[in-house]
Amino acid sequence: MTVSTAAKIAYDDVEVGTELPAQTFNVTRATLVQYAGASGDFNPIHWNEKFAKEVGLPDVIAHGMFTMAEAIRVVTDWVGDPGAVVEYGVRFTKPVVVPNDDKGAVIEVSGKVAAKLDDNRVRVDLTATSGGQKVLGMSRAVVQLA
Ligand SMILES: CC(=O)OP(=O)(O)O
Repeated sequence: MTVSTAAKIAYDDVEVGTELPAQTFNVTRATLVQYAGASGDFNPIHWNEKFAKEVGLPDVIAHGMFTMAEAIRVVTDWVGDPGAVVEYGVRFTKPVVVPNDDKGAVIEVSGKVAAKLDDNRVRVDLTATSGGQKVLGMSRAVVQLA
């Protein structure tokens, strides 16, 4: 299901290879505590440094679902329609390590149109990196355009 409202990007104005405006966002430890409360995912790898290190992680890591949700904003901001994403899948390739400072983890997200589909839809492939590592792989969304 999609709840499409007001896409500002027209299918006819987009080509395979069209690049979306890239975005950078920060994830802090405070954000992770808020996300844990909202989602109910209280896995201590997301907020307890000692626990995270005991299970072999370099430090506290961001919730995968949160990273995924933040990354897709590159698409919805581009289209101008929060309901434009019809399908979305990712592979979690590396953890997003969140240091205990004001900046937290910095995640850079870019995207480009990879295919034009039927019904004014396109496939967008996304790349998300943090600390020089690709954190989301195979990240692709089917997007409804005007
Ligand atoms: C990969 C994944 O779903 O991670 P999380 O449960 O932390 O959101």
